[in-house]
Amino acid sequence: MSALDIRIPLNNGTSIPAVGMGTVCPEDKKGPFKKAIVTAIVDAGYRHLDTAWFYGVEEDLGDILQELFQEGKIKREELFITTKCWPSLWNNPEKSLNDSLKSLKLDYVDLFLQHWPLTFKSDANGQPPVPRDDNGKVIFDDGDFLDTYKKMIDIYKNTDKVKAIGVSNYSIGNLERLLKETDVVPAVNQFELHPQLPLQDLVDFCQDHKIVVEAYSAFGSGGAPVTKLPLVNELAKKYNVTPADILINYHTVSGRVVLPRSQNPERIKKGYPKVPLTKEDLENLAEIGELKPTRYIKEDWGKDIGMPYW
Ligand SMILES: NC(=O)C1=CN([C@@H]2O[C@H](COP(=O)(O)OP(=O)(O)OC[C@H]3O[C@@H](n4cnc5c(N)ncnc54)[C@H](O)[C@@H]3O)[C@@H](O)[C@H]2O)C=CC1
Ligand SMILES: O=C1O[C@H](CO)[C@@H](O)[C@@H]1O
Repeated sequence: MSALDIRIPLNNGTSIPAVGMGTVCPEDKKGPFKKAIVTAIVDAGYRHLDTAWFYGVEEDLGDILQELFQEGKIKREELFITTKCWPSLWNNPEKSLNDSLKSLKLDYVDLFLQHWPLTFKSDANGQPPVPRDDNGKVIFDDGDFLDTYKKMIDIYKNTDKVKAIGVSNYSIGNLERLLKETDVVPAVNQFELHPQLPLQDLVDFCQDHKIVVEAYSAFGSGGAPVTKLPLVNELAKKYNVTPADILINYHTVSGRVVLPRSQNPERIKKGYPKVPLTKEDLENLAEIGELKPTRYIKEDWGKDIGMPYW
């Protein structure tokens, strides 16, 4: 049994595959990108891709998907595709979405996220994506980050371009504001989550409000430091699986989505088996981060958004 087959219900009546392929692609990995995506969809059975306007891969992804559709390897409706509105286009999520759809060569995405609860002062094309002053400090705009989500609600209600909307990197405080001031509960909140950063209060808040939690950087991002933790390796031995399998199941057995990234076709092909982690295993894993919280994605623009342990 594969964790890739698990689906989680969303609050809009649809469902999302619990494991999605992350598509952040470092410059030196642009070569293997196509093979990685094709292997994920055709050989491993991934049905969920997590991408974003900011990643700079949507044009390539669109070409790859077109080829797979035309070859009859997969149908559009079998895939769940997420894209995101970057803060440099905070004032015009419609442009962000239209740019993404054009690059992806799609009529709709299954999920459209506000990437960060932030507003950057960029031009009408969202350039530069991260504006900085002469001292290297990010230049924020005067606007209210919630206006982006309000405009996304208009897109959701009045077009067929998105099946669901949601947020990313939202703290409890930001979610409380959103729930008070708008009438569409986000389908998901995507944030960094793994045994070194269990964020139980935020997870509970989301689950109490029927917001599906999506875990990013589940391996700790570049170099996969979380796969090297002693307990993760002990559990891998106990269940005769890999450390990465333990980290994927840490989320899926708890009803969360997880978005692993790999450019290695052999690893991708292997997929992730279901592992019957016990309540005690999960508690022991989370204890690592409760004792010593460690965040790996610490972008300077995110330090004031109210997320703990920045
Ligand atoms: N909403 C947001 O702000 C963010 C979203 N994301 C999403 O989450 C995805 C995943 O997060 P990332 O930070 O990219 O990285 P990640 O935590 O998935 O780790 C990637 C690293 O793990 C290694 N790896 C992959 N499979 C492995 C295995 N089986 N064993 C050992 N090492 C392995 C890779 O070589 C790479 O170095 C992104 O691609 C993106 O889609 C990531 C960061 C921020
Ligand atoms: O999604 C994202 O990916 C990059 C880094 O991996 C991060 O800045 C952004 O939120």
